[in-house]
Amino acid sequence: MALAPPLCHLLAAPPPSTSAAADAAHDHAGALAPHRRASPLRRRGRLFLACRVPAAAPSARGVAAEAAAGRPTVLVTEKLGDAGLELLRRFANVDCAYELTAEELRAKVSLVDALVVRSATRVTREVFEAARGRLRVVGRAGVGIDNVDLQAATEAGCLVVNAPTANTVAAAEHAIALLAAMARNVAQADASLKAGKWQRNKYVGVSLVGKTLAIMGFGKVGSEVARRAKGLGMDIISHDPYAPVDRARAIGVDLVSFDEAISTADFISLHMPLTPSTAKLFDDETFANMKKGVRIINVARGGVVDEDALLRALDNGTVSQAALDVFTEEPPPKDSKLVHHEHVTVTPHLGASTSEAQEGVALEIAEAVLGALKGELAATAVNAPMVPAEVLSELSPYVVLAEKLGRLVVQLVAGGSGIKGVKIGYSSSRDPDDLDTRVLRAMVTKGIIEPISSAFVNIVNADYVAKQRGLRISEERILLDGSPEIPIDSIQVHLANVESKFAGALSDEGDIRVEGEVKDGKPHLTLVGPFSVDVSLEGNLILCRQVDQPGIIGKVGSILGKMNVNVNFMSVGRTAPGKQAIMAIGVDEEPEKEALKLIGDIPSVEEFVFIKL
Ligand SMILES: NC(=O)C1=CN([C@@H]2O[C@H](COP(=O)(O)OP(=O)(O)OC[C@H]3O[C@@H](n4cnc5c(N)ncnc54)[C@H](O)[C@@H]3O)[C@@H](O)[C@H]2O)C=CC1
Ligand SMILES: O=C(O)C(=O)COP(=O)(O)O
Repeated sequence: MALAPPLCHLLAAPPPSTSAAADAAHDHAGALAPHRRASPLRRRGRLFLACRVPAAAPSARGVAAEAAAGRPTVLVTEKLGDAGLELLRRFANVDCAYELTAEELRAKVSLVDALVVRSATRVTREVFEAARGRLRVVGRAGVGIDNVDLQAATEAGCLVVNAPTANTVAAAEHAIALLAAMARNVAQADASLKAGKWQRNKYVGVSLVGKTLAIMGFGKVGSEVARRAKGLGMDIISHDPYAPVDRARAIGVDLVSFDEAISTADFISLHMPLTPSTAKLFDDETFANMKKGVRIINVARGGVVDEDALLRALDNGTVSQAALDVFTEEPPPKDSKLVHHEHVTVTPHLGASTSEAQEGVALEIAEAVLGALKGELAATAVNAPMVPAEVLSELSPYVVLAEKLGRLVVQLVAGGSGIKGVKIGYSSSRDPDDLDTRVLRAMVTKGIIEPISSAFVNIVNADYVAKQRGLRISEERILLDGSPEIPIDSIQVHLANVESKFAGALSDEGDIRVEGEVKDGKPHLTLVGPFSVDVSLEGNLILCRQVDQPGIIGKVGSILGKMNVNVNFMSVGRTAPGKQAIMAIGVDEEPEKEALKLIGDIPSVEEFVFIKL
């Protein structure tokens, strides 16, 4: 899927790390690619979020073009299916470095554009800091992203994508395998027989048919477990505060309260994510409220269970058996009492480990990472809005306009007057519900912040960076009577309560105000303060306010001509003949100071400003 050219402007990557330390480290990087100061993907300042990539080949086509000139580098820190690795290798330099220490990971991460992990790699704030702005994407080849510091990723403007669907069935099948193995003591009986014993009476199990299974977390895995357990003749209830009742009912599952689920179930299977609100959700109090002799399966995350409390519940008989695939600390300590408990069946986080799931997950993440590096929106983005491809493609010229208006308006602010409130207006004939402006808001933010700071802004971190800088950004829709086919007629950007270095840009309310439109696919400036103009927003711009009279255009034009500055566009807007007028002049080159001074010296010119777009 080739990226529409204007979208290349959407989400600029930060400037490449060119520090001597980074270069030196790179020289010693072994498997890593020879250092390029900026891979083409980064040099062009591409956006890195786009839509779902439908298939491997299309997703990578655009990357292929990039690859001809230079390739991004991807670090893979855990075993990934071959198909995914092959796909990555077609378009990127791939460094597979498993079992890195935290220190080794920090050392490598500043040398790569993307990082692919599974559940064992802890992608902490320190990792993002060590990346020094180069890392653009973290791909989690699986579902749970509790090992990635999402807040730190967002602050760093680093996209996090996961592969949320390809291992669902594997995890559900593993939960069923553990359920049945636990109920029939398969693991214990196997170990006993291999130790030379024949203990038929000791390993009498319990039947599943007719028993109540409570599924805690009715998401992708939980619902697949429910389907399978129904086939085993179990009665299924589920607790999930966010699951749609209809979806549960459709497969014959009742959604019940937490207390009802834990107090009535014979078996409890955990399928919720580890979040601050689910951490140690299963503690002493929860176990005390369970039906005596309950059996528990955990294929979700060890951290949702207070493992000491579980041990106590096993010892006092509240919980008669547990089957655990996941642990708070992985691997668990060798002398873990839980792991060695005779009523506990354990596996080393194997839920997603089938060859089918691993191939699927690897392909899913390789496509998402390559697509993101190439500048597409990721349908599986975890820390960024998901904007469908068709919406993005339609909005792409407005994306450029939004950033240019941001860049323009901030350069009209007088030095020293802090910007606080930004109002963005969208004039459109479209129903506001059919107009997704998140990308445009991010681009106005980028345009305003980047020229005045060292921050780089993209769709991942725009709202965060704005908030950090105390910038209040509000949006307003102006509904027009027109054809909804054109998404936006014009975009206005207002800065309130600031002084302007160009008084002509002040609206009647005293705000700095600019407005632009897309014409023939190109961004145009159409309003400055109260003055209508029409100048293409490309290259550089000179805004000049003067008393409307003949000859000024010629004078300014000849000064620029003498200084070899090519004028690509010129437009004059005035309030009334003979009154104030604004001249907007698009210039290819930045005029020398002398030329600007000569323009300022023209007697009827009252003020002027030079703007880099
Ligand atoms: N052991 C393994 O190898 C694997 C583990 N997993 C883990 O399984 C879990 C579920 O994965 P998916 O089903 O794909 O995720 P999902 O996002 O589709 O489902 C999670 C469900 O949990 C629900 N939930 C959130 N908070 C809850 C709470 N306090 N109480 C009850 N429900 C709550 C959500 O509403 C959602 O429906 C995750 O923790 C994931 O990391 C997934 C795949 C493999
Ligand atoms: O996808 C998940 O959430 C898993 O827990 C699977 O983890 P893994 O990729 O096997 O380390």
